[in-house]
Amino acid sequence: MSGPRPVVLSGPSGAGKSTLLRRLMKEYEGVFGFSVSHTSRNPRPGEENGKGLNCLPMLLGATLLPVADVLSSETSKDYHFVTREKMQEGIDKGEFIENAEFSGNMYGTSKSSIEDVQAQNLICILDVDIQGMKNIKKTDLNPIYISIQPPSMEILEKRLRDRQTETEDSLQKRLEAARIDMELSKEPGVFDMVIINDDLEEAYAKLKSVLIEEIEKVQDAKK
Ligand SMILES: Nc1ncnc2c1ncn2[C@@H]1O[C@H](COP(=O)(O)OP(=O)(O)OP(=O)(O)O)[C@@H](O)[C@H]1O
Ligand SMILES: Nc1nc2c(ncn2[C@@H]2O[C@H](COP(=O)(O)O)[C@@H](O)[C@H]2O)c(=O)[nH]1
Repeated sequence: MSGPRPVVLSGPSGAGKSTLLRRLMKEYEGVFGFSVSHTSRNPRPGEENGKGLNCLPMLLGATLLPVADVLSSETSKDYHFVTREKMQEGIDKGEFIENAEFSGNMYGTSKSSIEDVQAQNLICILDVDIQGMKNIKKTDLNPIYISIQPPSMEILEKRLRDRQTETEDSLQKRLEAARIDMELSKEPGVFDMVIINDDLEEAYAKLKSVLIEEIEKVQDAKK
């Protein structure tokens, strides 16, 4: 896999990954490409099935979305929404670089979703849970690993509740996963940077600071 160094953004559900990503992609249009994941979860209102340049042959159709269309609304994200069966079929065929079970649903990153972004010399952004992050470490992708963490469990729960996207069951599963994630993120060397997303402006400034070298490389290459 070639192109600028990808970025893995991980951290508990509700920590603010998508919020920060939206800002980044808006400020640096034409620099980043989002790796559109596959999931078996149901679409939230406003979420549409990913549409793009290439198709993952046996799945529902993939992959790269124009930056402006990605993460366009506050609570919606773009995925390829597939059945568990279709997703398993793709996994069995080796079409995924990583996959995980999270909060009762399957999630995964197809190889083609990354390749599509890299073919355009964009910085490929992957938004994955902690299991995905661990599995990506076993590959040759060589991304920058960033963890977005909430200031506390209490604040995380409030953010997830206020977002109004989860059932009580799903919310509890996400909080359980968050406890594990928050513990692991404290281990030295797991991430290149851990950002506590308390004040959004400060968190965004830190995110930019860790990525600015790669951003400038892409911008220079475009000149
Ligand atoms: N610094 C912040 N201060 C207050 N609220 C925030 C902050 N960052 C994000 N939020 C809010 O918290 C909620 C969760 O954020 P977001 O959806 O970006 O999390 P996420 O990490 O992408 O979650 P998921 O992994 O489930 O997609 C959103 O409603 C968002 O507006
Ligand atoms: N391992 C993977 N995790 C993924 C992928 N795409 C998203 N995610 C993570 O799932 C949770 C929940 O997302 P939501 O959209 O249902 O709120 C979140 O923490 C994401 O980081 C993936 O391809 N692989």
